[in-house]
Amino acid sequence: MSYRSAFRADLFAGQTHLVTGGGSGIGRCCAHELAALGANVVLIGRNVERLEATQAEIIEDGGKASFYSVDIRQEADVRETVAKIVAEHGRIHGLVNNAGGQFPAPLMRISKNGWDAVVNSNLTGGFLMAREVLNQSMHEHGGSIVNIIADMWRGMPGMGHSGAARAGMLSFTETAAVEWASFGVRVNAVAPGFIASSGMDRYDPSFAEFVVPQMRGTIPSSRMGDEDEVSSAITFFLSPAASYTTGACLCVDGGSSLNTKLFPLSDHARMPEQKAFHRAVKPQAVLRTLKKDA
Ligand SMILES: CCCCCCC/C=C/C(=O)SCCNC(=O)CCNC(=O)[C@H](O)C(C)(C)COP(=O)(O)OP(=O)(O)OC[C@H]1O[C@@H](n2cnc3c(N)ncnc32)[C@H](O)[C@@H]1OP(=O)(O)O
Ligand SMILES: NC(=O)C1=CN([C@@H]2O[C@H](COP(=O)(O)OP(=O)(O)OC[C@H]3O[C@@H](n4cnc5c(N)ncnc54)[C@H](OP(=O)(O)O)[C@@H]3O)[C@@H](O)[C@H]2O)C=CC1
Repeated sequence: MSYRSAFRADLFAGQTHLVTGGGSGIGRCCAHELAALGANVVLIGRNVERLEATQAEIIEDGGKASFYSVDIRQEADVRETVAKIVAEHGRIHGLVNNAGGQFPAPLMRISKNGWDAVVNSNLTGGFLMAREVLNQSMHEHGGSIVNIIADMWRGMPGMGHSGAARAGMLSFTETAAVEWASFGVRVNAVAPGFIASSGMDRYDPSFAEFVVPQMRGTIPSSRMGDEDEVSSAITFFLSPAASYTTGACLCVDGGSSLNTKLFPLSDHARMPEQKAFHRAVKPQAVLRTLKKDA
């Protein structure tokens, strides 16, 4: 097996894990990792060539994989696909709700269809997958669901449709964690920051030219993340190492969601010394301002 996971090699032996968007990028990487850990991996996506290619890579590596070409926004197709998987594998242990995407656009230029396409991909599709997996398998045996969201904290300017959908997915994660805990089902989320995945190739090159220089000054780790750094967070949530963790969200973002706009990273070297700052703002003056505001 060529994928070198940080986890134990037989962690998921005999288990069945579904990865939506498993034909490319983060989903493909995760499918490789789960297969390397012994899982039967079921890939879900729309593009058959990509799914076939990932399946072939996994099998060549000695792993087990199958695929279904499905649009996760189509309720009847999702229901039917999950039924086929349960019929073939008997039980679903894990679901990675990773399929999704968006197009960069300011809110004022997003059409109703554009909004719906993105919200249905990143919120409704994930809900449909999770509900069917729960109703058709996990409610009987338990399991683990991991929803991939995004760095949408305090809004997602330039991708507002996706931000709204991902924030919804986080709320869905928390509700499902509570409602499904009694079935032995854990539901968690992973929020990637700026990841150098093959998915980035799907944007016009002008997007990278515009965004990458701006990103540099906002990621404390000073680099983009890699697909395997997201995959290992997903694997953690699927594994027994997270057996008492549900409704949680793990940010895999090099600290970008913590970055404060008050002191942008590039300005740290030029920050005024603390002493000078205190001299400039007298405590009495601060108190007066606070009282006035109250
Ligand atoms: C702001 C900086 C943040 C940086 C952090 C980066 C965070 C995220 C990174 C990633 O997610 S990486 C890559 C993930 N993969 C993708 O994003 C896939 C690329 N996108 C798509 O495949 C599609 O856009 C979609 C979102 C899946 C929609 O595809 P679908 O086939 O359902 O839609 P269409 O039928 O083509 O169109 C429906 C509707 O949407 C409008 N639309 C589609 N693309 C664009 C566009 N580029 N610009 C404007 N509008 C678009 C399309 O015109 C249709 O609307 P109407 O014309 O009918 O009104
Ligand atoms: N890379 C990054 O920086 C970040 C990525 N993310 C999110 O992580 C996830 C993986 O992204 P990444 O690997 O980078 O990008 P990719 O574009 O490579 O992955 C998205 C996958 O989702 C599948 N997909 C999209 N829509 C549907 C649908 N309606 N039904 C079924 N499958 C669908 C695509 O397959 P197909 O086209 O064949 O259907 C594709 O395999 C996405 O949700 C992405 O938005 C979040 C934050 C940052």
